[in-house]
Amino acid sequence: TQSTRPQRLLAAVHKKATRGNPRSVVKAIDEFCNQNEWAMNVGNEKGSEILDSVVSETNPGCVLELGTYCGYSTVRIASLLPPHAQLITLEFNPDNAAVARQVIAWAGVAEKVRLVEGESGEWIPKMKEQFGVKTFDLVFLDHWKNRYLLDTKLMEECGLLKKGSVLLADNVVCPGAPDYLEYIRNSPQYKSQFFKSHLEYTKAEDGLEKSVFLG
Ligand SMILES: Cc1ncnc2c1ncn2[C@@H]1O[C@H](/C=C/CNC(=O)c2cc(-c3ccc(F)cc3)cc(O)c2O)C[C@H]1O
Ligand SMILES: [Mg+2]
Repeated sequence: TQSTRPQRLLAAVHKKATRGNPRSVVKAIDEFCNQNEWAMNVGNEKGSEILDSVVSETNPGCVLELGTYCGYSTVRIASLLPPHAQLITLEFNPDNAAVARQVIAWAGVAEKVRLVEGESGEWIPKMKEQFGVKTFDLVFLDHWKNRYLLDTKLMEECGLLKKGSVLLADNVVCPGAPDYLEYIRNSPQYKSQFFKSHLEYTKAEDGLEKSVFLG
């Protein structure tokens, strides 16, 4: 039977990356996407210039990622976390989750990552009771773009954000998340900053929006 793109991406990781070396996993996926097949990973330009630097400067103890996909940004983030820090990542497509688990394991970051197979709307309200989360220091939004705003409001309602919590949203230009941007840039509860970049593996314009919750 035909393989899927995530399965072919995983095969490239097994073939090209060194087990236990997260940087080599990131490199193998970027090479696969540059040379073989485009895939919707945050990519190396946005990843190294924006995601990695926001993670490093935030030095988060507790991170939430919405939209694991194949685990590319999961591995980037996990490889930068301080010891004992935890990353919870939500993915509702079981085939994506299965690939992501193997990418995360191959990178050797599985002990820092809890991949939850399920829908953000269902699991955000369960974060405290199920995983003992108090608040998130950093949230990386990279799932369906029409869910960014809904899930941000849900995290506010569930008391999962505290003064200083950082929201980092991918693709606010392409494909775009207009309702999210309108809300977050006009809300007195957030201080937002746009980081201009390019759509992964292309020359098209894109960027990330970093928003600090003011409490
Ligand atoms: C609500 C919810 N809960 C849990 N997992 C969820 C979820 N919504 C999506 N997911 C999961 O996240 C992943 C979805 C990510 C959505 N990302 C995208 O649609 C996306 C699309 C593009 C793009 C840009 C230009 C083009 F011409 C074509 C595509 C680029 C990107 O970086 C993207 O993240 C996979 C899905 O199963
Ligand atoms: Mg994205």
